[in-house]
Amino acid sequence: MNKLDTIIEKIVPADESAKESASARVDSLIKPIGSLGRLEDLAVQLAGITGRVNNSFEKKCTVVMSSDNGVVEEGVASSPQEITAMQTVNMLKGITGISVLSKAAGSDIRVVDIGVKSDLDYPGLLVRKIKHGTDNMAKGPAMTRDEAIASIEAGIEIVEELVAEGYSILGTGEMGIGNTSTSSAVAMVLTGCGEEAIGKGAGLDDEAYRKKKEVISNAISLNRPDSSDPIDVLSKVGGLDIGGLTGCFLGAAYHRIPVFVDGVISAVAALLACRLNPNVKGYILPSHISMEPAYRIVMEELGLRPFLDMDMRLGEGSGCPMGFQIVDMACAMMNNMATFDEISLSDDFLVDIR
Ligand SMILES: O=C(O)c1ccc[n+]([C@@H]2O[C@H](COP(=O)([O-])O)[C@@H](O)[C@H]2O)c1
Ligand SMILES: Cc1cc2nc[nH]c2cc1C
Repeated sequence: MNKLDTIIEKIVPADESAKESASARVDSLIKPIGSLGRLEDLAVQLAGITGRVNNSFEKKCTVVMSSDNGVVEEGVASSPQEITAMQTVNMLKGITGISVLSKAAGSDIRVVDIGVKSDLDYPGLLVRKIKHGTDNMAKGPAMTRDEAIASIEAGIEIVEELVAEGYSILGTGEMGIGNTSTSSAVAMVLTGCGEEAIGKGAGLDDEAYRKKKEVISNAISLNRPDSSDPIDVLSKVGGLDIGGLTGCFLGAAYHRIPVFVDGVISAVAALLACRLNPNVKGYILPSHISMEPAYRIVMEELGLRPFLDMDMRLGEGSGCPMGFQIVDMACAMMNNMATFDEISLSDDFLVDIR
């Protein structure tokens, strides 16, 4: 059995008994029942993930998967392809959106070249290149099945390394000009939705937007991905970044650590991981709403409601540091609030206020 199948087979569901104990503790804290809203649900979910009622996540990291997409030849993206390589290096220089937001939140990033077209070498860059960008899905499959599996396994291995370094919560980000086209294509095949999933990505004029829809629909017709086989879908109309992030979701679930979705690309990867093993779902946390239309479709399919509505559509993992801070709040509630039993009030008074 290959590494991927072994990991997929070993992912267990979140721990229901830890969730029940956490729920009982949340209800025993000095506050009206339910009054901390989704922070309460989050604390319960975290307990299900780790198997412990009380949690704290000291070392936090967003994994950024960078890769190029052959389909940009068709004019589906407004930015030049070279931006992928440029931003990959800029992330390590600490000057991009994800770099500064991570620093502000006290979290780290790992930047992975999983398939940038040019060869990059920069201190801190993790080079796990499967190939120099995917092939153009408008002309044939984006990659082979073996390459798709290798990209997922690379993501799993990155998570293994981060867990060994002591990271206990992860975020998922990416950089790849053209990856809203691949993400929309994968979302359309997996959910059965139509061109309403396709948006303007980083920005397109109306004519280019019309062309983008045509290119994506034609790529699906040409490659005929099998919607019941997530790896077939990834290999035919996906990207190496999406594959790497799928591996991050699988790896996090396998190691029983929480993992945040950022925007549309990581949401699609989360859906692929859940299709490979539905137990992954319990380990996934949403961060913010992406403005890209496929995002809503995929998150509805996953049954996930984002915490934040910030009109963001940068990608890079930029929602994850914000999500980490919400997790810190949920842990503070669970670990530091007093319970009704710990304070000295008469039972009659408790009945009145609860
Ligand atoms: O995260 C999102 O939902 C998101 C939405 C639109 C664009 N992006 C980012 O923009 C790039 C893809 O846009 P495009 O138009 O080149 O397909 C890629 O580098 C993503 O990180 C990201
Ligand atoms: C500058 C720039 C930064 C990005 N970060 C993620 N996608 C991006 C696309 C562009 C164009």
